[in-house]
Amino acid sequence: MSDQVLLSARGLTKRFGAVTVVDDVTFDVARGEVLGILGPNGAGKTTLFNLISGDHAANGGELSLDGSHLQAEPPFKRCQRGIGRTYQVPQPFGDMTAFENLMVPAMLSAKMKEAEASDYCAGILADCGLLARANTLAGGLTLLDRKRLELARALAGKPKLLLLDEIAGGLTDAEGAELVELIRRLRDRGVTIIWIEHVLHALMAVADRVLVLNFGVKIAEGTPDTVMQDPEVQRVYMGIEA
Ligand SMILES: Nc1ncnc2c1ncn2[C@@H]1O[C@H](COP(=O)(O)OP(=O)(O)OP(=O)(O)O)[C@@H](O)[C@H]1O
Repeated sequence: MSDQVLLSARGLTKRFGAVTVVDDVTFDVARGEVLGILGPNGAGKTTLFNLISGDHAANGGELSLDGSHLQAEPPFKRCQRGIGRTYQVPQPFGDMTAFENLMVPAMLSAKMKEAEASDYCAGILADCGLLARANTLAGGLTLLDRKRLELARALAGKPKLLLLDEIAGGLTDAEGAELVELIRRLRDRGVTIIWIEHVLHALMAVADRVLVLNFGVKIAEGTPDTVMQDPEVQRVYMGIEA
């Protein structure tokens, strides 16, 4: 495998009962790349993330990170190997402060000592626009701040591969532009990103490549321009008939 490849997925398959929701999906993610994932509701995008993070076990296929297999690793091991993710519904520890929420992955996943973790987490809170909320209990944050905290928590584990699941929804244009800038900065620092997003203009502003799923099947993969001009993508995702 090329040294350029960070994550490799081969024939990934997930079934729920008789329904195949991720169907023989193969793709690579290069180091330092932002790969966008598009597809209609129910296409299998979040399930694909669950297979990568280990929240769900695959029924078939192979996954490797940095050239070594992931399938047998439980989710916490995958975090320690450098996979961080956000969830569509933010899942903070509600009775801990925003800062404490970050200290957990910084110390447990990224294995930082307390003093280093503390500095690192303060930097992330600043990057994510949450420094003023550092001592607020996560359960008392607004929805927008909970979404920011979800991203900050994923970053606190120092991921080399960051999985972002629809983090731009509900943001104002200015907040969306800030988010795109933050994602660019993360990529410039060497974080590889896979981003599921329905807010197309945000995704297209930063994605190097895009992969499109429909009914669990990969129907297109390529540069944003190429993919958006693909007649099948236009039909499936945008309802445009040729
Ligand atoms: N735990 C589960 N048990 C049974 N079916 C599931 C489970 N999780 C997801 N599904 C089904 O798998 C299909 C794919 O769901 P998934 O959430 O991956 O789609 P998605 O592309 O992320 O959709 P959205 O854009 O709406 O978030 C859907 O039909 C969903 O109902």
